[in-house]
Amino acid sequence: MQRIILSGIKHSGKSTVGWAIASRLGLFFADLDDLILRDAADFSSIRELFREIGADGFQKQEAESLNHFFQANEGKEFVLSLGGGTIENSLALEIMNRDDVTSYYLDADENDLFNRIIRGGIPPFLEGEDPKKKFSDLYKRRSALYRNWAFRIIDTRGKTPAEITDEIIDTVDHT
Ligand SMILES: Nc1ncnc2c1ncn2[C@@H]1O[C@H](COP(=O)(O)OP(=O)(O)OP(=O)(O)O)[C@@H](O)[C@H]1O
Ligand SMILES: O=C(O)C1=C[C@@H](O)[C@@H](O)[C@H](O)C1
Ligand SMILES: [Mg+2]
Repeated sequence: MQRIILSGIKHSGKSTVGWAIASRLGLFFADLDDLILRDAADFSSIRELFREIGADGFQKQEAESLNHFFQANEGKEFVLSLGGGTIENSLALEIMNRDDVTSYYLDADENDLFNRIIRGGIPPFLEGEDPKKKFSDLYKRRSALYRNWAFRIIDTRGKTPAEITDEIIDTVDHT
């Protein structure tokens, strides 16, 4: 059974690559941030929700939405992209601790990620005096956690989303 979970720091390509893998393999694609927004329907964006309910509230909602997703899709195949911060959510990790999923970490370059992120403005989790330093600390902390958690690590440096998609599809067991 194909149940692929893509993880990685913000803007590592989880949604782009996740959607492409799902289309190629004929699986349905879900994005945890979208599932959260669907469950917290009063909010129009993840940024707004995060600002309103804070980091702790967001993690609770994230775990709840992830739990709903697994309950609603029992026995089904899928590609699921996580949020950038899911790796620091112990409740969410507990929910995904099952042997019918294969987790991937999209490992990307720190500067590339920071530049992609700030193109859309400074997100709430980097707000403060020195967003670059904040991101650098977050990158170090989270990349270690992702490396330790994911079943497979995909080095995305210098690769296009199409190349990354091919590489992941090559690792999938087609039996
Ligand atoms: N391998 C890549 N090379 C260059 N640009 C990329 C690559 N992967 C993604 N991008 C670009 O980075 C941006 C973020 O991509 P995407 O939304 O897929 O990332 P994400 O990990 O889902 O982000 P988020 O954590 O915010 O949901 C997009 O503009 C996308 O086109
Ligand atoms: O990196 C983060 O901490 C986050 C990333 C987004 O995907 C959202 O899940 C939320 O804004 C938190
Ligand atoms: Mg995404």
